[in-house]
Amino acid sequence: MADRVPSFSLAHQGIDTGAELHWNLTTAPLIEHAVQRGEGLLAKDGPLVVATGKHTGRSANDKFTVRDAETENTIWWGSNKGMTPDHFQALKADFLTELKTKPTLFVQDLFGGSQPEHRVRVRVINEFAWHNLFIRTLLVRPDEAELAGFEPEYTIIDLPSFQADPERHGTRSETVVAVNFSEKLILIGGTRYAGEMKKSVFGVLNYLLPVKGVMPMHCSANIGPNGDTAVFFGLSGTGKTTLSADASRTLIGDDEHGWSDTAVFNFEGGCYAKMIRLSPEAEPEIYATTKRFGTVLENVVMDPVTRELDLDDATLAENSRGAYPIDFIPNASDNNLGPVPKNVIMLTADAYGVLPPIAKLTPDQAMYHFLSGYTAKVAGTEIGVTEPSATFSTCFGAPFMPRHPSIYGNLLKERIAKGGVDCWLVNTGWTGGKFGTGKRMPIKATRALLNAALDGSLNNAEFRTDPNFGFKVPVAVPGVDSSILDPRSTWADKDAYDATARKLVQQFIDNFAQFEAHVDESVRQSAPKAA
Ligand SMILES: Nc1ncnc2c1ncn2[C@@H]1O[C@H](COP(=O)(O)OP(=O)(O)O)[C@@H](O)[C@H]1O
Ligand SMILES: C=C(OP(=O)(O)O)C(=O)O
Ligand SMILES: [Mn+2]
Repeated sequence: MADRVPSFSLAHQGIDTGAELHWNLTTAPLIEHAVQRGEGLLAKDGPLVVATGKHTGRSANDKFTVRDAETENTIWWGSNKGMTPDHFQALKADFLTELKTKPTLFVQDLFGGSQPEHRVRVRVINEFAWHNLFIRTLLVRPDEAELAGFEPEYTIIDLPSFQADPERHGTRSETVVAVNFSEKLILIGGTRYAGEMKKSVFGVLNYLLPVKGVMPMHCSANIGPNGDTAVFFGLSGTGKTTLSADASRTLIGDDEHGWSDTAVFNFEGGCYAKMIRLSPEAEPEIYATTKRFGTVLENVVMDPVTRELDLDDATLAENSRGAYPIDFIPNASDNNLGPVPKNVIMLTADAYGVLPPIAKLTPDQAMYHFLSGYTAKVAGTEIGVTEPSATFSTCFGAPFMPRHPSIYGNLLKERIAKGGVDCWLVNTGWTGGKFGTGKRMPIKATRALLNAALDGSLNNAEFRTDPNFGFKVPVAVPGVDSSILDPRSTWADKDAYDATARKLVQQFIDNFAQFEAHVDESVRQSAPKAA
């Protein structure tokens, strides 16, 4: 029998179902189930291709945390939405009723966190085989001995066919991600976007680890040839996954890490890369994963006859994704960790085209930008939309950060203060104008600038001070066209640049008002000032 059934059953957890249970299946049998059940199709070179329908990204506005004695004073209700215990109990009852009606369920016992002293045991119960494969791929897989005695701490029940009822469950729509820290139970319904599961586990670690002196981070991480670790913070689409996969550096992970007193370690065992317009030249390591059995491709368009992929086709989603185990990247770390960082990079995709492609930050400026968590993307994909919209998501991950931003911010501050950490802001967004007139920063240029920062050579460059943001910007970098280093010079219309910069500066200032009381004067002084 392919199942690996732990001694701690669902009945132990008070979960009663007549469903046929598939326990801890490995990749191949899960793919067989997914295909037999009509959940997806195999692509020409082996990946499983699935579509999620309406939800092709996270439903951040449908995420709730149960507000009770455990969470009242530990969760920051400024950005986390509360759910009453009564609404959660109604939701849970309805989830358990629905579980009873399912003929088949897939269960995985996994770790959130690669390091034994800082991990959480998670049981995930899925309606879909492909979701079970996804979460097995993304989290850390226990070995046989760990599995036999596995007792879950947190449980996720993921029922995409469940439809929440705003009246009965206090939700906003039929979609719900409800986190109960007292019961250690997470209920996900009304969405098939797989990323909800892994980001829910991230939220749990972000709740648990600060108390243990570990800084949890929404970042990618890799290690250079001299053993120098770099972490890359950034909101979705800013380049964490893309830029951390680099032939010259060892990959620790692409999305979620912890910074302890001694190391940076991955929370996950897999990666989740954007597939849209993936270029084999610019992203060869990630591209290669689209040719392998074991990769799950979400909302990637495929010819039903030839089973050829079309990575350029955004018909199903702009946010098409590929999930693969981390060892599909050739130069991935085999122990999931590295030394404490030498460099901290903050990525932003500035669709206003105002920020320079790279800037050196002082520790105070780093704190300012970490709490701000800025990126600006284009509003949508509709024809005629040319105006970018600014997003400020604190700690570069507000939807996943249960506690007050100052908790994470102070952990960063302490770590940077220990010395030896260089901080950089990198704009992977627009150059030569804002979205509509300019173009996206070439990946090659970003990589060249990053390499100069990470190998230390950029520290010796000549710098100017940005008149709006006050940070230091290199004037010339070997191998990079100097004209892109000064964003204003790339705009045909300098007045338009100045006006756009003024607008952005004001947005930073308005957003930071909420943090002023929580930071030192020196951090407040790091705010941008319109030139
Ligand atoms: N200069 C650049 N740096 C990084 N990514 C870029 C750049 N230009 C375009 N891109 C594209 O932007 C997207 C970045 O997404 P990804 O790396 O998945 O971000 P994240 O992991 O932070 O969500 C990819 O589709 C990548 O091809
Ligand atoms: C998976 C996600 O993360 P990212 O886009 O940061 O890679 C997500 O936000 O759903
Ligand atoms: Mn990513």
